[in-house]
Amino acid sequence: MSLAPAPMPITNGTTFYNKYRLARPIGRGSFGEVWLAQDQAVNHEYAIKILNAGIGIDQRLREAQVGHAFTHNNLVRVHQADVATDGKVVIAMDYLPGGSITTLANPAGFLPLPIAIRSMIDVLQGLEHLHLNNFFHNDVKPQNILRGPQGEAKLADYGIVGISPTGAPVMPSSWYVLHAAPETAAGNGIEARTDIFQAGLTMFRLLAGLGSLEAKYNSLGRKDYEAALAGGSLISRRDFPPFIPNSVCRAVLTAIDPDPAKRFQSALEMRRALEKLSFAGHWTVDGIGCLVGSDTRHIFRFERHLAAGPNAAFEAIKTNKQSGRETRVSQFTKKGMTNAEAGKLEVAFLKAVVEGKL
Ligand SMILES: Nc1ncnc2c1ncn2[C@@H]1O[C@H](COP(=O)(O)OP(=O)(O)OP(=O)(O)O)[C@@H](O)[C@H]1O
Repeated sequence: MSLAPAPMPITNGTTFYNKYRLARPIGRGSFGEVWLAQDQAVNHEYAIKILNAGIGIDQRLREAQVGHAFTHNNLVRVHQADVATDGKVVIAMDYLPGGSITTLANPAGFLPLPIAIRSMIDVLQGLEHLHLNNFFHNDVKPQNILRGPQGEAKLADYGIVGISPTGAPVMPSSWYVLHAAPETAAGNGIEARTDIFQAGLTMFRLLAGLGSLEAKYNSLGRKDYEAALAGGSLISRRDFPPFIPNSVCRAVLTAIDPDPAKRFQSALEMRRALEKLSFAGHWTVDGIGCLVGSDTRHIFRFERHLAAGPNAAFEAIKTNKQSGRETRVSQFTKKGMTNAEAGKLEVAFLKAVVEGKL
């Protein structure tokens, strides 16, 4: 007969520490699962992360210690942690009903430009606070950005944070291969500028599609993927949708420069650069896969008619949000063009909406 304690059942109604009663699962990561729980003592909802045995208790508790050490509006706060009788580590943290910002992606998998920029500015504020204390997050990615009650972004998941006594690079316990900076992949550890690199790749995914990097990884394989990141050739202007302004692409490409000395040198510097970016409009994709533009006053859409020879056409339409009145945008509506010319007109229209040039 085994004398090992019976594993705690992870199910509705299981109660930890005599007070956190599990209500329903809300997420799953590589090291465990996350549940919504009710603290029955003070009648408050918490997110409970249950980390399975497999990695050491100390390392799992470290995640809780980091999350407990800081109080910042852009960092998810850990309130309590303990080791259950069967060795599971159970962490109680702020519950964010909005979940991760990945839920804001449209059917094409990307987020509207203003939300992407705003979220990254928030994340960089959280990173500034961690870096100030010589903590390197090391797992900046869309799933780890949660939505606060006012729509603010909060960085979560301190499972592989690096702590440096002096601010010098440290070796992490592990890293997320898709977002590993070249120096990390080369075995030289993590530092503030590796978080900047990860923030750049995160922003790229928010703008170009959450699955965009994974697609590259799957087609290239790990070795060539890492070589392309190290050579600065993995992502270029062409990988961004055409309606993303050049200034935004430049900010991302600066953050992911293979040479740490050429990146933004701090979260503050990157945040300041993003704060200068402001645009009149943006594009998203509706439920049937069509691009839909928007600014404060209008909704924009277009139709492109492909045809052989010089018979292609492009029609741009705007609808006034208040009156519902629909009109053609005459400077972007044209017949009797080649398909290539119609394509160029489409890109010009997409950019004009974002830049407020209509
Ligand atoms: N405090 C929270 N409030 C609300 N939802 C949360 C909270 N923490 C995590 N979640 C949800 O649970 C999911 C899993 O989180 P978790 O940190 O375990 O894993 P992950 O970051 O997605 O993956 P990995 O552990 O592999 O890095 C998140 O993506 C999010 O949707």
